[in-house]
Amino acid sequence: MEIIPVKNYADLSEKASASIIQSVKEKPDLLFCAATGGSPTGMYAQMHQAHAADPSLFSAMRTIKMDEWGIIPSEHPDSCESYLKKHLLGPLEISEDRYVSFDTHVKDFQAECDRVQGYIEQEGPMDICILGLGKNGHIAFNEPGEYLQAPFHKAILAESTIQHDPALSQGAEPAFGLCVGMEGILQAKKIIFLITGKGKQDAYKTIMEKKITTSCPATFLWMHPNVECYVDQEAI
Ligand SMILES: O=C(O)[C@H](O)[C@@H](O)[C@H](O)[C@H](O)COP(=O)(O)O
Repeated sequence: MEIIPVKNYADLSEKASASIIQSVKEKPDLLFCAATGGSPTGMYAQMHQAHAADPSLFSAMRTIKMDEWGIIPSEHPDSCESYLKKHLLGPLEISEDRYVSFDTHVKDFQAECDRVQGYIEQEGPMDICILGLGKNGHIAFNEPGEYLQAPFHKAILAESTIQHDPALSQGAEPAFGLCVGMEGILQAKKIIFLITGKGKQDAYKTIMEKKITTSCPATFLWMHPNVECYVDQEAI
């Protein structure tokens, strides 16, 4: 993993977006796994600007949703689906046939997970995987625990993840999400890992100890040969 210190959020967004644009120029139909949340929003805005200047840039790029909350419907304004429509799919004009989504309001979760895992196995590996850092060290919804899951799976969310968005604390069963597993992440050809936002200092410190542990899933990124880790110096 290459640690790339950047001045602030604007700098992080610009540099990360430049790296993606370079890759999409080399491989226009690349498979892009998209995170949501505060970390990538500025980067997606930069990609939008590049698209405005050259509308052909992302015209073949394929996108897969990285994860989705289980408690709220995908039409909810706080869903990952709504976020991606607003910040990525709409602005970059990613057509439906180039977008892989999934639903968390299904009876058979395993079948939905198997479908997405099957897509990744057939069409993957992902060319670019975008990751943000959870305050507890999670990546996507791969939460700290005794073990991590390899395939696309249903994940029980940690308390700190639920608090990230109060809408999620509603509902009777433990809050869950569906998300790409560690195999999909670690097989990606390039990972853009964004460390920015409040409350990330402790997780960042743990990462920098370079000890690989399931109690901080982000430490597994040390095992990947091509991670660009942009670290906002204002945030840590
Ligand atoms: O939202 C997602 O798609 C990810 O599942 C999640 O892992 C996120 O990247 C981190 O929780 C950081 O969130 P922020 O970027 O909002 O700080």
